[in-house]
Amino acid sequence: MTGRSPDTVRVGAVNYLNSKPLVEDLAAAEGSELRLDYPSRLADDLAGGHLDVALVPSIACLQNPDYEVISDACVAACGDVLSVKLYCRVPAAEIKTLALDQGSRTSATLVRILLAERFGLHPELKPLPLTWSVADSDADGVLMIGDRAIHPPAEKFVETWDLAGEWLQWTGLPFVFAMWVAHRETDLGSVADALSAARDLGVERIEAIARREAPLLGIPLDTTIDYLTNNLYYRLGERERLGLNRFYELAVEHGLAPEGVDLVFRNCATT
Ligand SMILES: C=C(O[C@@H]1C=C(C(=O)O)C=C[C@H]1O)C(=O)O
Repeated sequence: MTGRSPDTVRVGAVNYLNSKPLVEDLAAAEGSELRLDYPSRLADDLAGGHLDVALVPSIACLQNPDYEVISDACVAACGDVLSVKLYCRVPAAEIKTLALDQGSRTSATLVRILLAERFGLHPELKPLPLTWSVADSDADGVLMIGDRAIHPPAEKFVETWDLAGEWLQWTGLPFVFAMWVAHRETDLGSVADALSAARDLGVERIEAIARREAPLLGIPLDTTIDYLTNNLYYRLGERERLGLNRFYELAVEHGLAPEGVDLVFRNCATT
C-alpha cells in the first residue's frame, strides 16, 4: 500500500504513435493529469514515485513484485510490429556489440533473450541515446524502437529483425510491449476505469488519429492506419498473459528479472 490518495492522479503514457489510441481521450479524464514521455523514463518515474500510474514497458512490471497491472488496455502485437527493429551489420549470430535504444526496457530485454537463446550470444552492450540515429552507432547490432524505428534507415543491413515477428515465430504467442501499471493498492479513483474506456474510444477513432499523426511523423497514411490497426492491438487477454508468462520465464532464466514475481491484474476483464 502506498498510502497515497491524491486529489489528482498523475498518469504517464508513452509519447509514441503506438500509444495514441490509448491516450486519445485520456487528457480529459476527471481527477487526473497526463504526461507523455519515453517508456524507460515512465518506468523510472513510476518507480521513483513521480507518477501514480503509467504505461510502462512490460518488463518493468515483471521485475517489480510491488506492481500490479491495473487495466486490460495495453500495447501488444501478434506478428510484425513494425516499430521494434534490430538492424544487423553482421549476421545476427556474429553480433559482438549491441546498441540498445535508451527509450526501451522491454525490447532491450527481448533482443538479449533472443540472441542468447538462438546463438548463445552475450554481446557487449552500448547505449543508443534518444537523439541518435542508427548511423551514429558503430555497433554490430542496433535495437531501435518507437516512431523513429518505423522509418527504414538508408543503410543496407545484413539482417533486420522485427522483434515481435521473431517472438511469434519462436513461441507462437503474442507479445505485450507496454501495460498500465501502478504500485499495488494505489488509490486511483475512477482513473483505472477511464483507461479502458479511453482505449475503446481511441480504437474507434484510429482513422482520425492516423490522419492527424501521419503528416506530423512523415509516415504514409496507409502505413499509419495499418500500424495502428493490424501491427498493434490494445487488449490484454488470455493469450497475451501466456506471452507475458513466457517472457517472464525467459527473463528469469537469463538473469534479466528476479524470481518469484507474480503478475497481479486488477480491473482486467479476463480476471
Ligand atoms: C511497440 C513498441 O512498444 C514500446 C516498447 C517498449 C520497450 O521496448 O520498452 C515500451 C513501450 C512501448 O511503447 C514501440 O515502441 O515501438
